[in-house]
Amino acid sequence: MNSWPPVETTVPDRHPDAPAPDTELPEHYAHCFGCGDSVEHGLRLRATAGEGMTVRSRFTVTTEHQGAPGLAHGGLLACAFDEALGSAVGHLLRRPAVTAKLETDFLRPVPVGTTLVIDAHLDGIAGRKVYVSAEGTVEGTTAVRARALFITVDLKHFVDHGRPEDIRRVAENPALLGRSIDVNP
Ligand SMILES: CCCCCCCCCCCC(=O)SCCNC(=O)CCNC(=O)[C@H](O)C(C)(C)COP(=O)(O)OP(=O)(O)OC[C@H]1O[C@@H](n2cnc3c(N)ncnc32)[C@H](O)[C@@H]1OP(=O)(O)O
Repeated sequence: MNSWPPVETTVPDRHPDAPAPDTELPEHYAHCFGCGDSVEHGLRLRATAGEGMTVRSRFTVTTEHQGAPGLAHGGLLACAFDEALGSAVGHLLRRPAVTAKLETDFLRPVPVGTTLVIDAHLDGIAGRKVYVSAEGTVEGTTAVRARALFITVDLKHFVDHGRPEDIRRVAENPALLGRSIDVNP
């Protein structure tokens, strides 16, 4: 396995306004496929802030998430990790960031009806680059591991690239965003 993080990094402190350990974290956007309650067959990840630079997420696999009969689709598992890793970056650093690279190792199948517990850890930062990794267990057995590079961005990134009607809807109803993030931390 290649060394991780792949470049020299520093380990940041938790943002002073990061949620305290054991705090249940709100959905970050009502229409997010990973965590939003408004998405009927979304993943509906639930997350809790952990100690240090960690966040624990839980994803319960339903019949809508199948790839093979009775088993979670690998792409949706990767999506769950994207969300869980992004939640760690967003809540612990309180800065907007997007996924630039995500790699997943699928070690065991994840059956419908089980809950994948995803423990994400912020490993280090180098400039705008944020390196995070996570392990997912089902009933105590490791099923999936993932590593990702997130890049911090200005809020302008979302305004410039998002569909205007969706941006407008959020501007009219900020409650669609679960929790604000610092624009100039
Ligand atoms: C409370 C709230 C909770 C919030 C909770 C939120 C949870 C959200 C979870 C879901 C998150 C998502 O899915 S986000 C959606 C999926 N991702 C995206 O749409 C991103 C699409 N890509 C882009 O927009 C762009 O490529 C960027 C922003 C990532 C980078 O573009 P840029 O800003 O021009 O920066 P750029 O110079 O290219 O890259 C910066 C540095 O990163 C490196 N870099 C960039 N991409 C890569 C890469 N794939 N692999 C290696 N390295 C890379 C570059 O070499 C450079 O290194 P150096 O020269 O500095 O050394």
